[in-house]
Amino acid sequence: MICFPFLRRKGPSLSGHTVEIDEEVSSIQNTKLYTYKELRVATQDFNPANKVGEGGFGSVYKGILKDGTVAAIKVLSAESRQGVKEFLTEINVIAEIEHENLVKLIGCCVEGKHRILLYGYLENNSLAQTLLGGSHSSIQFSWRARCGICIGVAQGLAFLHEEVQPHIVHRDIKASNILLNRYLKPKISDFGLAKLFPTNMTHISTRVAGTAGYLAPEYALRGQLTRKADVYSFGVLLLEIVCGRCNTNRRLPPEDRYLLERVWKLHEAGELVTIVDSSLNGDFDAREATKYLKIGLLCTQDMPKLRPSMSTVVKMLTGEIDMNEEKISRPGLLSEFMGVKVDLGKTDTKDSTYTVSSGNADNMSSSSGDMTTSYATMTFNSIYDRN
Ligand SMILES: Nc1ncnc2c1ncn2[C@@H]1O[C@H](COP(=O)(O)OP(=O)(O)OP(=O)(O)O)[C@@H](O)[C@H]1O
Repeated sequence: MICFPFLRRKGPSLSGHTVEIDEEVSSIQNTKLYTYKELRVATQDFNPANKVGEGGFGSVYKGILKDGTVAAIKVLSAESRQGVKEFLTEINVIAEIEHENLVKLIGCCVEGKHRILLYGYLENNSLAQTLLGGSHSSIQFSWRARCGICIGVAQGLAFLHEEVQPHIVHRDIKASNILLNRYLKPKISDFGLAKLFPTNMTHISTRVAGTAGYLAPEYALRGQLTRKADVYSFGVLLLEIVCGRCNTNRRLPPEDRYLLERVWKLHEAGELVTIVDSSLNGDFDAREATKYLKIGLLCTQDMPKLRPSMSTVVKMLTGEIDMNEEKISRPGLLSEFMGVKVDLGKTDTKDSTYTVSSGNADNMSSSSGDMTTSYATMTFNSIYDRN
């Protein structure tokens, strides 16, 4: 079991937000600090040729460190104040945990305005850019590779949910946050939204932040965050991996647009196997693929307590326990709720993010790139875990 201290949270400061954050930055002790100069050398002065990606909060470069380690170097854009908070969360959450299915934090750079995170470099990009990225990728995802990816992500989440103390809810499980190494082993990344979760609390009421299509309804609508919100997101991801398509594709006819709805209808019709990715050309184990789709449906059930824990999901995926007998109830579909502003975004390949306002005067929205997230003050509710 791994334990680490809470991210310190401070009350409002008269001298303002930035001072508060600077104090916290200067307290970073649990990870290796790099100088800006070292990173300029590693990336050939942040040469655009070494840029490997762009996220909501800045650019990611490939760099070679002095000791030969290849790193992904994530540079937070200077304007992004919320990004600095997430930078601190990320360091506090992952600096002291290590698991083969989580990205490894190598260190960070905090110098003047610069806020930079360094991770182990992963050669095969994210699932969003490869498996779900259309014709842009040359990687062929065999059925076995897909099973390995589903099991690896489930193991990483089970570790965060059940082995780390306090538990960690990732809050943003999605295809673009699953990176792949050269052997297609998956690594969960992006802990900027993660919440540390005291063991005696059932849920945290929090401002909703996450990505459209992956958000559990109870979290999106009421801000109730439990580990089961991650289980829901994992279920959506699992369906995407088996079906080889994004959870939302507005180019498709209305009845096909929303993957979870489609899978549920096919389940009711007893025709689940027909939605398995056609690019596999039938080269898959039909019984196993049907089982995986059913596990995806179990994870996305409307009632959080009916969703399995991630360690149970791992056992079902690996065949250690049987799930055929389980009764699957209908999925929680956010689109069915009235009065909730659901913006499914501009494009199909880049996920967009829900803005769900609770009417709290405390709420403020912040935009970065094409991402809009709603934030609220975190409050804890002491109710014992029934989930
Ligand atoms: N450890 C890494 N190894 C290799 N490439 C990486 C690594 N981390 C990130 N990248 C690349 O950089 C891109 C941007 O990553 P980042 O985590 O900043 O944003 P994102 O998760 O894609 O988007 P957002 O932060 O807006 O949700 C990734 O899609 C990937 O292509």
